[in-house]
Amino acid sequence: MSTIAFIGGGNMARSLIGGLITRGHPAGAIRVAEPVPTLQDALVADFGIVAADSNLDAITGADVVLFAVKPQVMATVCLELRAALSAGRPLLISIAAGISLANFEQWLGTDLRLIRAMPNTPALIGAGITGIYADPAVDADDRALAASVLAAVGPTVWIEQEALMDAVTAVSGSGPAYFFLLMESMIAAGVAQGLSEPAARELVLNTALGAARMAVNEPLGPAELRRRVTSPNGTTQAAIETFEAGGFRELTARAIARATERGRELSQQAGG
Ligand SMILES: NC(=O)C1=CN([C@@H]2O[C@H](COP(=O)(O)OP(=O)(O)OC[C@H]3O[C@@H](n4cnc5c(N)ncnc54)[C@H](O)[C@@H]3O)[C@@H](O)[C@H]2O)C=CC1
Ligand SMILES: O=C(O)[C@@H]1CCC=N1
Repeated sequence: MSTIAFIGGGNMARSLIGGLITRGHPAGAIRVAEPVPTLQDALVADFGIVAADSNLDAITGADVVLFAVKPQVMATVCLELRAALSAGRPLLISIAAGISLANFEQWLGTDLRLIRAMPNTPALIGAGITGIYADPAVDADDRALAASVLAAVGPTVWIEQEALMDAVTAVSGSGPAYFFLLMESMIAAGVAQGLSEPAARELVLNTALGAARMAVNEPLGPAELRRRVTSPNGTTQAAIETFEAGGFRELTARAIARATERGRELSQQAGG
């Protein structure tokens, strides 16, 4: 079984580690280097994985190095590990938003075994979705290894062009937050109509759950499901017309375009 070294033990690392352990990856073959002692200790206590004393300690002899730090600290982390990574040549997986293969080549040199992946926070409950991109030079064994690590937290989707990883980030990486925002807004609106907060919350959250479960199982797609809820001149039509008149689709497109652009900015600010 591959030894996986996590650089950074924050929210996404915890989600991925939890998924790997649930899938039966041996705890002794997962290491984490996390500078916040409480976070590192909690990962060790919860999953029985191995705490590394430093990033260098974590990667020494590892088969896979998974970068789970913020985009803004990636350059520092890579430069610190450059010599050791070029000696060991482990498979590198980055889940950082925006950070490109060109960024990594600038910090680590060329001829990398590098995969970019974009999971999302539902990974924490095994309900994530991950977009994965591999440079054409990455071989089939490395692709399969990366996909098997990420499949621990949900399905994976291969993306053919690196530039599209920013769109993946904007749609599914950030996407849970958009649905949470809609839930927040609907709960508040229900309360404004006189429902108690607990009642509004229960109604909204279970509606979201039911709608998502129907949508993933419906080959006809969400538009048809929406039509089936919408009785002519009924309540749903009244709400949908209000959403449409307010520019809901255009606003969604603008928000996702802005998130995509932000991914590109992160890459440029990181220096590549
Ligand atoms: N939060 C999300 O929904 C998603 C985040 N991502 C990406 O995952 C990465 C991590 O994000 P989160 O887990 O949300 O952030 P986080 O802040 O929870 O975790 C990052 C961890 O890195 C640690 N760290 C900081 N400097 C370090 C260093 N020099 N060496 C080792 N560890 C260091 C921090 O102490 C922190 O615990 C980011 O690059 C983000 O773009 C990707 C998909 C979804
Ligand atoms: O907001 C962010 O930058 C990260 C990437 C996707 C979700 N969270």
